[in-house]
Amino acid sequence: MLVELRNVSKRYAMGDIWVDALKDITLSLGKGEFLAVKGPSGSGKSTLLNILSALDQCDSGTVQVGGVNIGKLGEHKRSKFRNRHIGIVFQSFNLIPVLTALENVMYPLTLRGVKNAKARALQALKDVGLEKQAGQRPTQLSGGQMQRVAIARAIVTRPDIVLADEPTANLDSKTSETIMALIQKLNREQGITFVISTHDDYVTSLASRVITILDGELVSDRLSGDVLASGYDRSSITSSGVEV
Ligand SMILES: Nc1ncnc2c1ncn2[C@@H]1O[C@H](COP(=O)(O)OP(=O)(O)OP(=O)(O)O)[C@@H](O)[C@H]1O
Repeated sequence: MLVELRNVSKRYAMGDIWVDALKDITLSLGKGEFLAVKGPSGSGKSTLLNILSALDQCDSGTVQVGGVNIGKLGEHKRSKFRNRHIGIVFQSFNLIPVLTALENVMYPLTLRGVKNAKARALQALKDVGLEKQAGQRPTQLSGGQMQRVAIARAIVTRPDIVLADEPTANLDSKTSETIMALIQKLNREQGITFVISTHDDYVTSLASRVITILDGELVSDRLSGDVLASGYDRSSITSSGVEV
């Protein structure tokens, strides 16, 4: 399994009160899955993604990504792990305004000292259909184009997994559909593993698997029909409340 969460819990202090953001989550994820994480506002979706991306640490339980126990890593190793293994797509794109689209995509490779960074970044821009916009700065791009650059930046390092926290929240519905079609294509054609948190039923309709979180608890875990039809290994689902 690419990702293994065992009995993961996370609490936050809100003044005198403790909020259980995640309660005893057990979840496995295989390579090549396209997982949507659904749930109302405040249910714990971002907390789950932050823990998976090693941006945050759980209070109890274990989190393994690619066989590495990321909960045990110190700050420096966690950030190195993120750069090597995780691609992140943000709701607000988070592009560097003074850099061109190409330079934004090259950035994580430059951090690693990769030699053929430019060629790889150009290929990633091509993969998202933006090779013609390589020289443009984020202010010269539409919201959908900015998110495509952000996706190119997330995949250019060939990460084990791409995590996207509500990637379509700041886009109109037509642009959201284009972005989701692109994510689905990258998942199907390049086998890139995606985990996407969302409120949007359209996003969940494209995912191969949907989990629902309610008040920090995993309340449902289901596979989409066509994935079941293609003989997907159901034994990868180990969470409670399985609803296939
Ligand atoms: N840094 C923090 N400090 C205190 N409480 C937090 C923090 N981050 C999250 N929480 C709380 O943890 C719970 C889960 O929050 P989380 O952001 O994971 O939910 P979410 O499902 O992603 O919500 P949304 O859909 O609105 O983004 C909420 O009650 C939230 O207020």
